[in-house]
Amino acid sequence: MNNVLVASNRGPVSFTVSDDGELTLRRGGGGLVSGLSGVAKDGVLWVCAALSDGDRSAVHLAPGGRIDQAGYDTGPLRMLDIPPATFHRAYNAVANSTLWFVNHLLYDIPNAPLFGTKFGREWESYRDYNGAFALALAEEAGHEARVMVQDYHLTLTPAMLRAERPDLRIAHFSHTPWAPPEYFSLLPDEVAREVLEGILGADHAGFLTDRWAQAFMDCCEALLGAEADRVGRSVTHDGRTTRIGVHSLGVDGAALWERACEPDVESHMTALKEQVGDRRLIVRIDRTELSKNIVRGLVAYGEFLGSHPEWHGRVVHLAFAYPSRHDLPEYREYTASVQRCAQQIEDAYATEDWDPLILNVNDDYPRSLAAYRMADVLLVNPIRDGMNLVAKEGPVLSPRCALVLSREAGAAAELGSHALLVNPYDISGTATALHDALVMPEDERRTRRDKLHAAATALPPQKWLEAQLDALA
Ligand SMILES: O=P(O)(O)OC[C@H]1O[C@@H](O)[C@H](O)[C@@H](O)[C@@H]1O
Repeated sequence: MNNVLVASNRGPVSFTVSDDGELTLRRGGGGLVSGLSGVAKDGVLWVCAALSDGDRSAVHLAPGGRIDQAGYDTGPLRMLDIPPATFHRAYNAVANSTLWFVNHLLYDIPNAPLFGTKFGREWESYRDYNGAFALALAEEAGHEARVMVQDYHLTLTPAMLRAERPDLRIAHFSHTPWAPPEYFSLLPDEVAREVLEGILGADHAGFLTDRWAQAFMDCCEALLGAEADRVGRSVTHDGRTTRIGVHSLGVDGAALWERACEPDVESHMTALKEQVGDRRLIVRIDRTELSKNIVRGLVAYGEFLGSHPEWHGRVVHLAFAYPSRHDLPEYREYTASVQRCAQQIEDAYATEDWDPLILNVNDDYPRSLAAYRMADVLLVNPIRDGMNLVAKEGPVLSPRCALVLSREAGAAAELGSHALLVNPYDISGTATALHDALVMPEDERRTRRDKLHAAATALPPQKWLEAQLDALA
C-alpha cells in the first residue's frame, strides 16, 4: 500500500512496440509531466492511463498493470488500460475539445462540438474514465494516504475517490487557466456542476496563479451557490470545505543548464550558428496548440519586417511548433495555418542569402535547447496559458535574451515586470515589442534577464511538490 500517490492522464514514460515486438521506453511530454517527473519518484506511486499500443502491451505483461521500475529515473507506476473508445471520448472529446477549450476561452472556434446527444455519450465516457482512476487509487492507497490528482482530465476523480475512501487526503491541481463564470457556464448546467463538485471533493484544490484560483471560486459561487472565503482561500459547499491553494511552478535551473550543455545540444548550436551567422535571433518554442497563438505571432513578425526594412538580412525568426493532439481536426488545421502563414512571410521577404524565418514542425528537444541558448529575443504570446514554462526556461539558458510575453500567461504574474508585456490579440503591439526587444541596450537586457532568471528558478518542481504535500499534511 502506498502513502503518496499521483494521478494524471499522461504518465512520466510511454512504451512503443518495434516491428520485432520489442518494447522501448520514451519520456512522456507536456508541461505537467516535465514538472512532475524527476520529483515524484521516491516512494510515490504514479497512476496514469495507457496511451499507446506499447503501453497496453506493457500493462498486459505486468501483473495488475503495476510497473515497479520503468526507467528514466521514475518511481513505480500503475498504468490503466481503459477501453480505447471510452478513452477517445474522455480524452479527445471531453478533456481536450471541451474542458481545455473552455478554460482557454477557445470555445467559439468553428468546429467546436455541440452539446447534443453525442455529447451525452462522451460525458458518460468521461465519468467512466474518471471512475477507473478513482477505483485504482482506492485500491492502491494506504490508510490516510495523500493523493494528488492532476488536471482537467480528472476533475471528477476527487469526489468519486472520497465516496470510496473517506480516510484519504485528496488534492486536485489544475495546470490550466480557469474560465470566468460567464464563459464556464456555456457548459451544460449538469456538466459544469459535476466538474466543480468533482474538484470540491478534494481537501485542497490548487492553481498556478491567484487569477485562476479566483476564477474557480467565482464559478463555485455563481454556479453552485457555494460560499467562497477570499481571504482565507476556501470554498464551502454542501457542508464541506475545500481549501484553495496557489502554487506556482518554475524550473530547476541547474538541471536544465546541465542538460543544455550536453554534446547533442552543442552540435545543434554549431549547426545553427552556421545557418544564422551573426544575425539576431528571435525564438519561439511551442506545441502547435491553438492557445499558443502561433499564427498571430508570425503575422506580428511579418508586420515588424514590413515596418522595419533596416532589419532585413539582420534578423532570423526561429519558430518551433511541435506536433500536438493530431487526433483532433482543429489541431491539424491549425498546423496547416501555421505553415501557410510561414510560407507567406518567406514569399514576401526571403532573398537568395537570407531566410527570415525557420519553422520547425518536428519534435527536436536538443535543437530547441540550442535555440534557447542563442536567443536574443524570446516570443511567448499565448491567448491564455496556465503558466508557460518556455517563458521561464529561456532566461535560464540564454545569457541575454529579452522576453516578449503575453499578459495572459500565468507566468506574467511573476515575470511581468522584467518582460515586455503584450496583449496577445494586438498584432501591431506585438510587432512593436519585437522591435523594442531587438534594440534594447545591452546592459538593460542583461539586468532584466538576471531578474527573469531569479524569478523563473525561485519555485522549482521539488518545492511545488513539497508545497502540495504540506497542504495535505
Ligand atoms: O494532451 P497532452 O499532450 O497529454 O498534454 C496535456 C498537458 O499539456 C500541457 O501542456 C499542459 O500544461 C497540461 O496542463 C496538460 O496536462
